[in-house]
Amino acid sequence: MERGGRNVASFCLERAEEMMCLRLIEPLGLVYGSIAQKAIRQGDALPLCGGPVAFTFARLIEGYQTVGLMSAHKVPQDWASELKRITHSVPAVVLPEGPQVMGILNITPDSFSDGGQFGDIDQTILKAREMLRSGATVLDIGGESTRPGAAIVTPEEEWKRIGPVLAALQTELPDVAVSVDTRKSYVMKCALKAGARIINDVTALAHDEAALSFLATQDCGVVLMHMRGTPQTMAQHAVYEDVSVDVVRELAQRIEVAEKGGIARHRIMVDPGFGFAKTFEQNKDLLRHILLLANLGCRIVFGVSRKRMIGTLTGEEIPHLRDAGTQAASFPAMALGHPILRVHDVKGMMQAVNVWREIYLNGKN
Ligand SMILES: Nc1nc2c(c(=O)[nH]1)N=C(COP(=O)(O)OP(=O)(O)O)CN2
Ligand SMILES: Nc1ccc(C(=O)O)cc1
Repeated sequence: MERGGRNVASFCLERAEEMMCLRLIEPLGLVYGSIAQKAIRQGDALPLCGGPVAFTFARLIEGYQTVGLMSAHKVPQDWASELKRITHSVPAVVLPEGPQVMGILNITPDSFSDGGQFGDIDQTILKAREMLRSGATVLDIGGESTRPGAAIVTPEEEWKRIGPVLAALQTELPDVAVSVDTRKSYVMKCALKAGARIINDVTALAHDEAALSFLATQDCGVVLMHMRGTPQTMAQHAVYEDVSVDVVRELAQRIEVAEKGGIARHRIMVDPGFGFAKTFEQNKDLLRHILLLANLGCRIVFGVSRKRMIGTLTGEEIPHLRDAGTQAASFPAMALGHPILRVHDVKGMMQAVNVWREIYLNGKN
C-alpha cells in the first residue's frame, strides 16, 4: 500500500486537498526588474507565476487560518507543491504573453456602461478598430448583460446580436482574437463555428450542462469566472468566510470539473468575478488579496472596468467616467504574470500598462 514511500490513503488525501486548494500561499513583498532577478539568484526571492515579478515573503494559509508568515526561502519543505504552483509560469492560452488588454464590445440594449449600441454594426466595427489601434490584443463580445437583475435573453436572440458583429469582424479584421462572453452552449457552438477563439463564461460552465461536453470537443481557450447563483439572484449569495480564500477554492473546484470533463488545463483561464455575488467590502478584500489567485496555476482575466465598486471607491456615479479608477484598481493584478485586463477604455488601460511596465520591469537597477 506504499506509493513513493507514502501510504496510499494519505497520498489520496493530499491529492484531494491539493485539488481543493485547502492550503494556499499568499505571495507578499514584491520585487521587480533586475532587483527581482538578483534576489532570485541570491535565494532571497522566488518568481511569481514564472516572473518577471518576484516575491520575498509568504503567508501560509490552512483552512482559513494563517499558519505562517515568513521569508519566501523559509517556506517549509512540506509546502513544496503549493510553492511550485505559485512560482511556475502559467499557460498563455491563445494570446501573447505579458499583460494583455481585452476590449469589451457589448452588443446589448442594457449593459451597465456601454449598452444601447446593438444593431449598428458599422459603429461596432469602428469601435473594434479603435480598440485594436490602441493596443487591445483580444476583443470580448457579449450579447447579454449579466449586471445584477439584468433581463434574460434567449440563446437565439443572443446569437442574433453577436453573429453579425462576429461575421463582420472576421471579414474586416480576420487576425483579431475574439472572445465571446456567453453562458449558453448554443451561442458557444455558433461562435466557435464563426471563428471565435475564446469562450468567456461568467458561470464557469455551471449554467448550461451541455457547455462542458461541447467545449471538450473543441480547442478554444475557456475563461472560468467566479460567481454564485445567477445575475438575478447573485446578491443574496454574497456570504463568505473569507472572500479571497473562498473564491480561489471555488474556482479550483470549477477547474477540476472542467478538466475532468475533458478541457485540458492549458486551455483554461480564471477570473475572480468582481461585482458578481460580492458586496463592496468583499470586492475590496478580493482585490487586496488578488495574488492568492496565483495558487490556481492559470492565467488570470481581471475585470473591474467601470464597475459599481469603482463608483463607490471614487464617488463617481457615471460609469464611463470611472476609467482612471479602473486603471488604479487594475495595478495589483499586474504582477500576476500574464494578466488579461478586460476593459471598456482600451487606450487608457494601455497607458497604465505601459507606465507600469516601464517603471517596474525595464529599470536598470
Ligand atoms: N470574465 C469576465 N467576464 C465578464 C466580467 C468580468 O469581470 N469577467 N464582467 C462583466 C460585466 O461587465 P460588462 O461591461 O460586460 O457589463 P454587462 O454585464 O452589463 O454587459 C461581463 N463579463
Ligand atoms: N455584469 C455586471 C455588471 C456590472 C457589475 C458591477 O457594476 O459591479 C457587476 C456585474
